[in-house]
Amino acid sequence: MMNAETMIARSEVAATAQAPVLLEVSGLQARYGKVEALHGAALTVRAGQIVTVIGPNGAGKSTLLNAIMGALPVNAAANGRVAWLGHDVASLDVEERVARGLSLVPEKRELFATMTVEDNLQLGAYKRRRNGEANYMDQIDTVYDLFPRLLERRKQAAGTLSGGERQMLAVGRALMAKPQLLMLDEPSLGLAPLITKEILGIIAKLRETGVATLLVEQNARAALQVADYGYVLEMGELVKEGAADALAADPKIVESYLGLAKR
Ligand SMILES: Nc1ncnc2c1ncn2[C@@H]1O[C@H](COP(=O)(O)OP(=O)(O)OP(=O)(O)O)[C@@H](O)[C@H]1O
Repeated sequence: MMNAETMIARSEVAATAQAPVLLEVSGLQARYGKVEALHGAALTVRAGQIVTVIGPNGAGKSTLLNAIMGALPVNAAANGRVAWLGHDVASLDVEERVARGLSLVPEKRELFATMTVEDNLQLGAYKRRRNGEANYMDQIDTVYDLFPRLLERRKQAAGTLSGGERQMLAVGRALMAKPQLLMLDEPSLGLAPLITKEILGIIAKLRETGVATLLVEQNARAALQVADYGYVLEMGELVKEGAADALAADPKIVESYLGLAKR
């Protein structure tokens, strides 16, 4: 029987299924020399959703995020399309996509180790500052509310943070650009299960503030727990999609991705 909490969660999913489309990707292809890393990937993220892409090592998950962000060229000749808020953004570079509301936290967190937490956060707002936005630091209170640990450590050098704190800082820095869609590449990588849970819990909180997330994860169990909708990527192809709770109950997904030790 459904309890009240489940019913609320389900009705929220139903509501987000009607929400406006933020990102629509279709026909994406990417290759590295002879390796075809993506063939024809297609996915949709709606406002207020957490969408996850799960899949094994080398499936093409990072490639997918990099292609969406503009760090890899999209093969337009093969009908590859990345539409953001209804507009094709294939001709825009990474910075222009950031300015339009897309933000990526790459797998390698790429912080400035000798700079303080706060200076790293400020760098996340660099583009807004350069564009002359007077209130370019307006997200810092939101970041500190979401990650009180970063507030406590704001004068500490980023290189001295723990792994979990570094991931928090990487996410916080991306939020300084005020994205509408946050893309996260393996936020659980190298982190203890409890810290992973904490970080994914914060992503769920972020949804309440209206920021959507596209979450790439090998930790399928944790990802499907927090997501509304999911896709399974295998060998460069999206082979399955569905509501996250339906995927988590799918025997094939359970066998391939959820069957063994709880992570
Ligand atoms: N710069 C590169 N040069 C050559 N091949 C690459 C490059 N980057 C990725 N690949 C190959 O493309 C395929 C997809 O890689 P990708 O990193 O996107 O997978 P992934 O699903 O993110 O894997 P992981 O979970 O291990 O990070 C792999 O076979 C990988 O070896």
